[in-house]
Amino acid sequence: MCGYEHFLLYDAEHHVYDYEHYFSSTAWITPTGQAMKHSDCILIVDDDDDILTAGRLLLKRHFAKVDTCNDPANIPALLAKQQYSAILLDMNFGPGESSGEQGYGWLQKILQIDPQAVVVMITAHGDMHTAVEAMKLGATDFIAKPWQNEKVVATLSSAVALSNTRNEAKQLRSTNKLLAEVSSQLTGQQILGQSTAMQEVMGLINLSAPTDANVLILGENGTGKELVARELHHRSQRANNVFMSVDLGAVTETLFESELFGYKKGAFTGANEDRVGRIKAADGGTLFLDEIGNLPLHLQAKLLTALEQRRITPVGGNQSIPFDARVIAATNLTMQQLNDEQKFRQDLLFRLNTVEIHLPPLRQRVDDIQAIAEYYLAHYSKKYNKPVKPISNEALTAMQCYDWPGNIRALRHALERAVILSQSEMLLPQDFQLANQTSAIEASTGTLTTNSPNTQDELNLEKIEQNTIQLALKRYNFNISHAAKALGLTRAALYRRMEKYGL
Ligand SMILES: Nc1ncnc2c1ncn2[C@@H]1O[C@H](COP(=O)(O)OP(=O)(O)OP(=O)(O)O)[C@@H](O)[C@H]1O
Repeated sequence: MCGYEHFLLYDAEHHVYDYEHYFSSTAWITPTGQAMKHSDCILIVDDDDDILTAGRLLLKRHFAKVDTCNDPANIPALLAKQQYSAILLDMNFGPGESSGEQGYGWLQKILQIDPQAVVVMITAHGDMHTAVEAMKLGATDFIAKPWQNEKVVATLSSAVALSNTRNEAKQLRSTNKLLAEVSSQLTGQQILGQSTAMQEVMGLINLSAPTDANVLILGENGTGKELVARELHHRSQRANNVFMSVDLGAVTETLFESELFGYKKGAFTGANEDRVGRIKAADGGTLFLDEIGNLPLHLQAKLLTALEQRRITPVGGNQSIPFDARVIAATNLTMQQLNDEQKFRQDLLFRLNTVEIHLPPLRQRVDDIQAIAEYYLAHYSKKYNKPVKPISNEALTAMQCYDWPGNIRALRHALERAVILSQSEMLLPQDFQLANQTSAIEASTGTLTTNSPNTQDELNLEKIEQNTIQLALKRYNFNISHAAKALGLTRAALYRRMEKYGL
């Protein structure tokens, strides 16, 4: 017998002695001989004080805190003060009561106050009918009187485990909701543009957002494909769930399956635990498949199977699991390129393009340039704590004449740069460096060779880097993934440099 049990004996008054007969004397001892103690609180509600005393003495050896209550009318006040992992509730209160009605009533009251509460009923021996009724009303389990110690502790341990799981699930749900809120705040960014082309785009967004239809968004880099995808999610019934973006241009072939489908512990070296894939992580929300046009044909087949069956099998697993996500895909390939079956599976295309949204390049919606420029001018002036300077007519004309190969992303960067660098009263063409960019691109397609710099300027390392990036962007028709690959950079690293050079 351990010292703790000695203490219990000294602590016990005559009630306990009585109940040594009532309860079986077997204690709940772990294999090491240590009494197992949970960090959880238990509430016992019974009008028999002897039961309360004995129950408290038994359970406090296993759980961090045990409260007792001999009047169920006090339950609401106790629940307001303390969150209980499990509540042990008698069925009858007061002499002569045996119908169990009071127990049902208090069970319902508890679940009304806390729908997550885990309640274990104390029933009379052999009264299965009452137990079944209580379980129908939401009780988790029951213990028949007279009980055995090990049975009480085992039942309450399971009840506590259930309570912890429910709490974890509740916490995950609220974290998920919070993340969805944060991400929608981040992307609460307005889609600017009143041109006819953008009005058509907004019309399609309005019609398709509330449906669960698959949407394929086409457009050059920087035209706002991701912005539109987030807007579709934000306006859908899935808005409170996750928006899961997968950059298929950045997922290497070897990582494709484990990233998208997840894996089981031991599936490969380094798989130390089960890991959920991005498709399953999008459950309940929206799965945004960015740069879908960059996916090699054989991986397109795997993706198609998953989308058709709405099930995935994690790497190393032998059971498929279902997922429920709305699929939005985006690509900078043209429809003509997508229709080439050597490059893109036509059955995958049909699966993805229930609704197609074509985002026009900025050079085809010159009317939008002023509004977008003014929006980002105000945005960056505020961010960098600078006065909002007017854009000169010359600068506006220069922007409207420029062909913006990097589209709105480039316009946005140009504005940021101009806000930071401008030293005059108003923003002038030179603040945007558009002429330089044009000539640099012209040079890159014509005489420029980075191996043989022939001016002071081209000897500058940063200038060489900028020219090389422009050359790669031009060569790959502003396909960021391909240009990044050719330059030996990640997409993110290329974007950082484009931002740095205002490209
Ligand atoms: N209509 C618009 N109004 C305001 N800002 C926009 C608009 N379209 C795009 N942007 C801004 O331009 C930048 C690029 O947008 P986004 O990432 O959505 O483009 P994308 O087409 O997905 O680019 P990529 O193909 O390179 O991934 C973002 O900063 C976005 O906020």
